[in-house]
Amino acid sequence: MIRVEALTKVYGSGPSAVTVLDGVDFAVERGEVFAVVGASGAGKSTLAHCLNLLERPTSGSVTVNGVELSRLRERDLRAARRAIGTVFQSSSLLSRSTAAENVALPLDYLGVTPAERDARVAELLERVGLSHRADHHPFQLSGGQRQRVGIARALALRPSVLLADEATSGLDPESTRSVLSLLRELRDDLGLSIVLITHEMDAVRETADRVGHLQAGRLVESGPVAALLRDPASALGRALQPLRPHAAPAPGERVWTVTYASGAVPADWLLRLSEQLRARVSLLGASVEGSGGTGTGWAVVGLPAGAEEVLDALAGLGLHGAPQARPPQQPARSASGAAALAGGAR
Ligand SMILES: Nc1ncnc2c1ncn2[C@@H]1O[C@H](COP(=O)(O)OP(=O)(O)OP(=O)(O)O)[C@@H](O)[C@H]1O
Repeated sequence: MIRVEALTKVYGSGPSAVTVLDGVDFAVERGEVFAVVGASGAGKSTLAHCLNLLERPTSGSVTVNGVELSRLRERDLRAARRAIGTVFQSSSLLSRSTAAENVALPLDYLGVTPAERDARVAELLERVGLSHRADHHPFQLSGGQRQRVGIARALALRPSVLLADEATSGLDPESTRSVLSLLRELRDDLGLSIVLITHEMDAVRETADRVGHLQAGRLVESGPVAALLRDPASALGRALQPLRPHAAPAPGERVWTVTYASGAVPADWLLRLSEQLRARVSLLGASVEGSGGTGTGWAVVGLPAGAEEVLDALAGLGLHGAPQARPPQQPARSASGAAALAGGAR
């Protein structure tokens, strides 16, 4: 398991000091995926670098299986760091080496015998479903396959923690699914503690057991994904709601994304909203889930452009609303999550 306590990172000193991580605490148990989400600049990359000690934290601790990495001297740190395997956004494979040679790299550094190394590489490539690609170079592999080779390489030294830093960013949906399903398998089969650093809400919903929201270097909200999704008061839960493509608005309408902000949203809120605004309200798309008499979810509605009192009317009904900035034809997938994280609490 990995435990992070009061982790703080300050760059520079004096008046130009920048506090990028500010007292971050979390723990990831064996066989658990913990996701860290946050808007651009929230401190995700810095956190990743502090976790595998590529950067020394200014204060606080990172403890893996009872060993406090942040206290070790450089020489001891190198060995202890093997407990954490890292997969980066672009798998950073050596372009002139084959998949097998890339996976073998950490083993070569460690000086294992060629026979041992070859056996381990074969086992790892099989684990990630790429035995048949062992002799291929990175340019002959898809983005998802390259990431899976990167994961095999990260596992070479049998780490107990896997740090996936934006490991699916830039991948197409199918490759993303294959990488995420591999991460779940590794969690379940090897009991890895996985830290998934991402800005992709779909990845979190599909893969993580728990999630934390990093905002300006602080973990402002965290909890089990399933519980957050069902908590109407949770800003992170609302940001995690899947937002699917919706119908186009009528001419003269402005598109609003509406999310449940309280457990007491009346079932006939559309009708009431229309009455309060004295205007037609178009329902363009919705996904609502009820549980124990309360609902959570989202709706996309078309409202007359220029309606001033929309926010107040929505708030009075226990809803949160935000006008959509993008053209309505564009798919709305994940946009609410990203916007919510950028804007903080919704
Ligand atoms: N070496 C540094 N010196 C000063 N400030 C830094 C340094 N490295 C990062 N920062 C600042 O720390 C903040 C967080 O950066 P970081 O790259 O960790 O964010 P992020 O959440 O990973 O963003 P993104 O999603 O855009 O990659 C930013 O404001 C950045 O400018």
